[in-house]
Amino acid sequence: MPASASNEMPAADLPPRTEKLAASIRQLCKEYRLSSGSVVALRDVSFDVPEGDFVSIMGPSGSGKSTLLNLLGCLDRPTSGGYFLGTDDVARMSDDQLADVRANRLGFVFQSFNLLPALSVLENIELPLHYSGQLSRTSRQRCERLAQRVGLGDRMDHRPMQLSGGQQQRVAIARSLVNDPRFLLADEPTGNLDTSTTAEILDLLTELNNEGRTILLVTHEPEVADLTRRTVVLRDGGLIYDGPPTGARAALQATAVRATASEVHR
Ligand SMILES: Nc1ncnc2c1ncn2[C@@H]1O[C@H](COP(=O)(O)OP(=O)(O)OP(=O)(O)O)[C@@H](O)[C@H]1O
Repeated sequence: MPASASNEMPAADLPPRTEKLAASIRQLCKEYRLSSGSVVALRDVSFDVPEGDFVSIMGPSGSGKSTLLNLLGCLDRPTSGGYFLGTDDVARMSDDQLADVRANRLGFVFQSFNLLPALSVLENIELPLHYSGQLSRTSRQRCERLAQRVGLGDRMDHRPMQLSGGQQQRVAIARSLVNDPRFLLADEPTGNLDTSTTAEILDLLTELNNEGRTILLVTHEPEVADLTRRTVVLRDGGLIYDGPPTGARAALQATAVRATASEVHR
């Protein structure tokens, strides 16, 4: 989308609150326009993420979780509504400003790790710095410390193929920290891992959260959500629950019952 498109955005209804928020999402809507019609993927979603929060996003397939994460990660623009990172109105930023936000203020962790197979652990961690032309002896030392931080100090020369899934995800987490972002976005970070490796990765994310980083992750697994501080549940693009993870189960069950009932009536 051209940078000028952001100027056509309807203004958000409310200014951000003055308390320290990592992010504030206000009446966010996303509509995908297709030649055959349009799909409303998010409708009027609003919630705040205080600095240091650890939020899980849940909901059935197609409920809008990836769409929301893409918007929060500045990978896409909302159709309407507001998204503030701190007090900055992201929805009104130019494409260059968004790229800067993605590179320096946000960290991304993906289900499929997204490592380059030909590069070593250390080179994978350094990759964002390589792209932004910031490689230096100091940055290499920082990346070595990050490899050690995620328990891979003795594997820095290994290729991803030589690592377990959990170790690959550790590399990806180290890479996400390379510019020291305060806000991490994770899309099903344990979706490809077994139970014990899932626990290790969640321990690592919890440590990062305890250091003060804000974390927002998408998950289908209630056991993963239980380790976060708060769960947001989406259904049909709308927010239907925002509260402790334990309460999210009832909201999800109601969603499942509703889906089953609509199957029966079909
Ligand atoms: N690029 C797109 N173009 C058109 N429709 C889209 C696009 N991306 C997503 N959608 C639609 O938007 C809705 C929400 O999709 P989204 O991928 O955000 O859901 P989700 O909750 O992440 O699903 P899942 O758990 O299966 O990954 C769905 O109806 C989907 O088909």
